[in-house]
This record gives sequence, C-alpha cells and structure tokens, in this order.
Amino acid sequence: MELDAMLREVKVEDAIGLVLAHDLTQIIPGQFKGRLFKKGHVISQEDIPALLSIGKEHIYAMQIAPGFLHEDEAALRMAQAAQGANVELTAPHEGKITLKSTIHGLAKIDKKRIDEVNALDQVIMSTIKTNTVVTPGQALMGTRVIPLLIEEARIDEVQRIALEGAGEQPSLVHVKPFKKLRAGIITTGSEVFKGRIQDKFGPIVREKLAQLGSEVIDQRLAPDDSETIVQEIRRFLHEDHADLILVTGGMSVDPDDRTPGAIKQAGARIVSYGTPMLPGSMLLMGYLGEVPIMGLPGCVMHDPYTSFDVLLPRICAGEPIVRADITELGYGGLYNC
Ligand SMILES: Nc1nc2c(c(=O)[nH]1)N[C@H]1C(S)=C(S)[C@@H](COP(=O)(O)OP(=O)(O)OC[C@H]3O[C@@H](n4cnc5c(N)ncnc54)[C@H](O)[C@@H]3O)O[C@H]1N2
Ligand code: MOO
Repeated sequence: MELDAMLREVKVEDAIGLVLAHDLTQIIPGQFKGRLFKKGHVISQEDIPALLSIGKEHIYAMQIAPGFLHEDEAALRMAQAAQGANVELTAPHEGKITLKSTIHGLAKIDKKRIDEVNALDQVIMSTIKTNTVVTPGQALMGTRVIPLLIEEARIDEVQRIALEGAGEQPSLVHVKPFKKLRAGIITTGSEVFKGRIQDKFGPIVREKLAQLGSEVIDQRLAPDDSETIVQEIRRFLHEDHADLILVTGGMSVDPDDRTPGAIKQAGARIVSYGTPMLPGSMLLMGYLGEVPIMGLPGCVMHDPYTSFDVLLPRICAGEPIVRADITELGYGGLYNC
C-alpha cells in the first residue's frame, strides 16, 4: 500500500495513538516559532490541549494499516532482536535506537548476520567492528528503518535472521567481560639484564594489561640465553600458575634473538610465529597447555597499536586464538612500517 492511501483527516480528540503525517508548527508572536510536533510523532492524550491551543481541531494522521509498523516500533523490534548480553537499548529518537554496552569488555558483532539484515531493503543495522574494546555507555549499533511506516513482514525477516542458529551462536551484538588474568613477564636482552639500558617494555605492557583489568604478577629479566628463558617460562607456568606469559624482546633474526626458540623449547604449541600486521609482524602466539604465551617484538615498546593490541583484548576476554585469527590480521593491518 502507498503511504498516501493511509492518510486520514481526524479530529484531534480522535487522534490518540495515531501517527502525525506532517510537522506542526507553533507560532507565538515575538516569542517562538518552530516545530511543536514532528512528522511521525504518535499522538497521546497529553498532546490534545497543545494541538487545540495552536488552532488544530483536525490533523492528518497516518493510519497504520494492518501489516505495517511505525518506525519506532520497527526499530524497537530490530534492536531487541539484535540485543545480547551486557547490551542496553536507548529510547527511540527520530526512529533510531542505539544499542550500548553496559560494561567494559570486548564487543562481539556477528558480521555475517548483520550483512544479511542489511541486504534486506530499507532496514539498517550500523555497527562498530567486532572485537573492539568498549566502555560502559559506548554505542555498539544504531538501528532504524528508512520509511516512516514499514511492512511488518520485513521486520519478521530481521527477527528470523537474528534467531538463526540461536542456542549455538550468541546474539548479533553482545559484550564479553574481561577476566582478571595474572600475567608473568620475562624481559630478555643482555643489555637490559646487565643494566646497560633501562627496561622500557615493563611499564608499557603493565599499563596495557591494567587497562583490560589484568595484573602483572612479576617481571623477570633474562639474558640472551635460551636455557634461562626456558627456565623462567617454566617457573611462571608451574610455580606461579600464571594465566598468561609474555616474553619481551629477542624476536627477530639476529643471532642473539633467542625468544622464539626458547618458547618452542619450553614445549609451547605455536599458533603462529609472525603476524601479517605492521607493526607487530614479529609477534609469536602460542599455548603451553591452556596458557597463552606470546613473544613480543621491540615495536610493542614504541608503537601504540600493534598485533599485540589486537590479540591481547581477545585473550583477556578468554578467547582462544587460532591460526585464522592471525591470518585475517593482514587485510587492513598496515598501520606503520
Ligand atoms: N634483519 C632484520 N632485522 C629486524 C627485523 C627483521 O625481520 N629482520 N624485524 C624488525 C622488527 S619488525 C622488529 S619489531 C624488531 C624486533 O626486535 P626484537 O624483538 O628482536 O628486539 P631486540 O632485537 O631484542 O631489540 C630491539 C631494540 O630494542 C631494545 N630493547 C629490547 N628490549 C628492551 C627493553 N626491555 N627495554 C628497552 N629497550 C629494549 C634493544 O636494545 C634494541 O635496541 O626487529 C627489527 N629488526
Ligand atoms: O614485528 Mo615489528 O613488530 O613489525 O615492528
């Protein structure tokens, strides 16, 4: 049905619950001239005196034909269909609803299903990128329909997509809280060990962990000697029961770069040595049993955003890192080189 066919002239007293088809302007000479009610407003009992006071005894209302929804109602249904754990909704404003995080955590956005929704005509879900670190109140998604009234069947379709695979896969938008990990840092490099230069890795890595709600249980120095690095890895693993082990420095190709070899020698399963992201290409990601272990290259000290900053929030949210997570860092992963 065309929108015009849904226009109806009604007495204001009979207009409660109907949708205003046009803006209504109020003019109080010398004081105010502007919009009193906006097109699309749903008229309520309290609006009647104001309408009468501006001389409106009749208005054009849009009658919502069976099978159609007002934009606010449509947005609400879409927002509720997308809403997952730790997500709250704003009230509709000009037909749009925003989904916001209620916690500090890792935003999880299901790109595949969001793309399916956006492939439907005249409904939109606009999101931030998945795996973004968010704070309470931060917007995750804005959703609305394009026309003022929309066929309900379209919104049913959105709800169907959102429910697809429900049970196995979580909602279109949810936020994972961070776990409080106890991390051990091993800082390699004879120049630091022997006190020739002052360590710059420790404060930076501590700060990044603190930002995500985790803590450093200890930072231990090791010279460029594989045996010592392996011993320190084992000490954090077996004596301190660290949840995460970070080995800094010695990640490239010089003869004194012992870190990747020592991590392997300690028995780690290597997910990847090397990531297709610049900076952060020399990073190593591995696991000792369930415990993640990373080799952090020099750039983590001086580049504010490296592959470490992409992977650490996911590790802190308790997600295992697999080979595909590393592979996909390449596309869009050139920041600085
Ligand atoms: N021939 C190649 N050289 C380099 C490559 C490469 O592929 N081939 N990659 C470059 C990239 S990318 C990076 S990142 C760095 C990786 O460096 P390393 O992790 O091996 O770091 P180091 O060689 O141990 O140290 C580099 C630099 O930083 C100083 N350093 C190390 N640890 C500390 C610390 N805890 N506090 C302060 N300063 C530290 C160290 O003294 C060196 O000056 O390699 C590139 N080179
Ligand atoms: O690994 Mo380097 O970490 O790309 O700057």
